Amino acid sequence: MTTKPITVALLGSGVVGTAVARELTRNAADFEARVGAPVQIVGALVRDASKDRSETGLPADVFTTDAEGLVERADIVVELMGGTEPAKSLITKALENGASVVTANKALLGEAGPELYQLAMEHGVDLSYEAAVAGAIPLIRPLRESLAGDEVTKVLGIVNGTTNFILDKMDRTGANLEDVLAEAQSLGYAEADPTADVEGHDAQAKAAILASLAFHTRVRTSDVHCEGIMGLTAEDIKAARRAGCVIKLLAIAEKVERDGADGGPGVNVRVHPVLLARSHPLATVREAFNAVFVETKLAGELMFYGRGAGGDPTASAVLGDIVHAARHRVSGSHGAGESAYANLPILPIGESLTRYVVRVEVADEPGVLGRVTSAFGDQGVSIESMRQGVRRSEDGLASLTFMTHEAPESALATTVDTIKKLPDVTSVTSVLRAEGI
Ligand SMILES: NC(=O)C1=CN([C@@H]2O[C@H](COP(=O)(O)OP(=O)(O)OC[C@H]3O[C@@H](n4cnc5c(N)ncnc54)[C@H](O)[C@@H]3O)[C@@H](O)[C@H]2O)C=CC1
Ligand SMILES: N[C@@H](CC=O)C(=O)O
Ligand code: NA
Repeated sequence: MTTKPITVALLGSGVVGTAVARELTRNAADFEARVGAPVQIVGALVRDASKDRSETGLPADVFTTDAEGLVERADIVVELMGGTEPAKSLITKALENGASVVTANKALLGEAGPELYQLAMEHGVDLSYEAAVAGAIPLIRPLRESLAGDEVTKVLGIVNGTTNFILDKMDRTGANLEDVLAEAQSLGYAEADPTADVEGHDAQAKAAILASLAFHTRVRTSDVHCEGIMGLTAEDIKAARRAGCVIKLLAIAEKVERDGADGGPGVNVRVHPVLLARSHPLATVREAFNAVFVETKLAGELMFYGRGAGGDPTASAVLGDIVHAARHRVSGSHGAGESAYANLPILPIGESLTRYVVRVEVADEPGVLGRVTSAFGDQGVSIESMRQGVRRSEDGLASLTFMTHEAPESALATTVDTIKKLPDVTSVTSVLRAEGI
C-alpha cells in the first residue's frame, strides 16, 4: 500500500527556494523515509513561469504564477518570497485552509507574527520559522521548546550575516562599506533590498522574534530600538582596531528588574553597533556567520553559532521545518503554539544602561578637558577612563576618548548634545556602546 504524499507548495524560487526545491527533489527517498510518506512539491510560485529553472530539479509544469490556487492545494505552504504582502495574505489563507506553514520571513513575523501565531493555534496547524532568525542555526526551536521550562534573562548576538560580513571585511582589509556590500549581495546573504541589512531593520525584526519567544511577550519590530551600520566610518573601524577592539552589530534583548512604583520586570530590546574587545567571543565571529548568547536562570549561558545567511544554510532550517510539519501531518498532530502570557512592558530605550566610548575633537586649549568632563558629570554619567591623542600641528586639534561606566541612554544623549555646543569642541566624532572591554 502506498502512503498518501504530503503535498508542498513553494512560494518563491529565489536563493533559498531554489536550494529547498533542489534538496527535496534530489533526496526524495530520504525525506520519505524520515517523514513516513512522500513529500511532494505540487507547485512553485514564480513571477515568470517560462524561465529556465532546471537547477531546482522540478519539472517545468510545476511552476505557476497562480498564488491563490496553489495555496489551496497543499498540506504545507512554504513561504520564501519575502516582504509583507502578498506573503501575509497567502499565509493567512493557507492557515485558514488548515495547511501548515513554514516561512523564513522575519520582516513579516516581526510585524504580524502575533496574529499569525494565533491563527495557526486556532486552526490547529504548525507555523514554523527556524530560518527566520540566524539562518541555519537551531535557535527558534531551542527557545520555543528546549528552554520552555527555564527562564530566559538575556539574548545577545550577531543575527545579521550581511553586516557582519561587511564589518569583518572592513576590519581586515580597510575596504569601504559599499564595495563589501556588493560582495555580500553576490553571495546571496543580503535581503532583496539591502538597506534592510545595513540600516539594521533585518536584525531589528529578528530581535523582536527572539524577544517574543524568550520573554513570552508580544514584541514587534516597532518596539525595538534600531541603529544600523551606515553611520560607521572607516575611521571608526580603524580607531577600534587601534584600541584592540572590533565593532559588531548586535541584537540585545534583556529582562530588566525595575525598582520603583509598579516594580516588576520589563523588556529592553535594541539593535546597534557595539565596540567589543578582540578577546570577546563575539569578536571572533567572521564573515556571514552569526552567534547568539542566551542566558537563562537554570541553564546559565548558552552559545549558538553557525551560518546565518546564504541559500544552502537557510534551506537546512527550512527543510527541518518541512520535515517537522510533515511528520505532524502524518501523525495527525501539531506542535505547541507561541505563548505571550507574561505580557511584560517594553521599556523605552532611554532607560537602557550601557557603557559608552565617546570620541571628541577639541581645540587643545587650557580648560577644555574640564568643560567636557563637567558635561558628563552634570548628567550623572561617570567616566571610567580618558585618553588624549597627540595635538595635531597643522590645526591645533586633539582628540579625547572617554570610556564611561554604565549610564542610561537618555543621560548620555543629553551629555553628547551639551558637548557638541561647547566652544572649544569641533565635533563629537563617534559615540559607541561598549561590551566586555
Ligand atoms: N538569503 C538568505 O540568506 C536568507 C533569506 N531569508 C529569508 O528568506 C526569504 C527568501 O529570501 P531569498 O531567497 O534570499 O530571496 P530572493 O529574492 O532570492 O527570492 C525571493 C523570490 O520570490 C519571488 N517573489 C517575490 N514576490 C513574488 C510574488 N508576488 N510572486 C511570485 N514570486 C515572487 C522573487 O521573484 C524571488 O525569486 C526572505 O523572506 C528572506 O528574508 C532568511 C534567512 C536567510
Ligand atoms: N540578509 C540576512 C539573511 C538572513 O537572515 C542576513 O544578512 O543575515
Ligand atoms: Na535559525
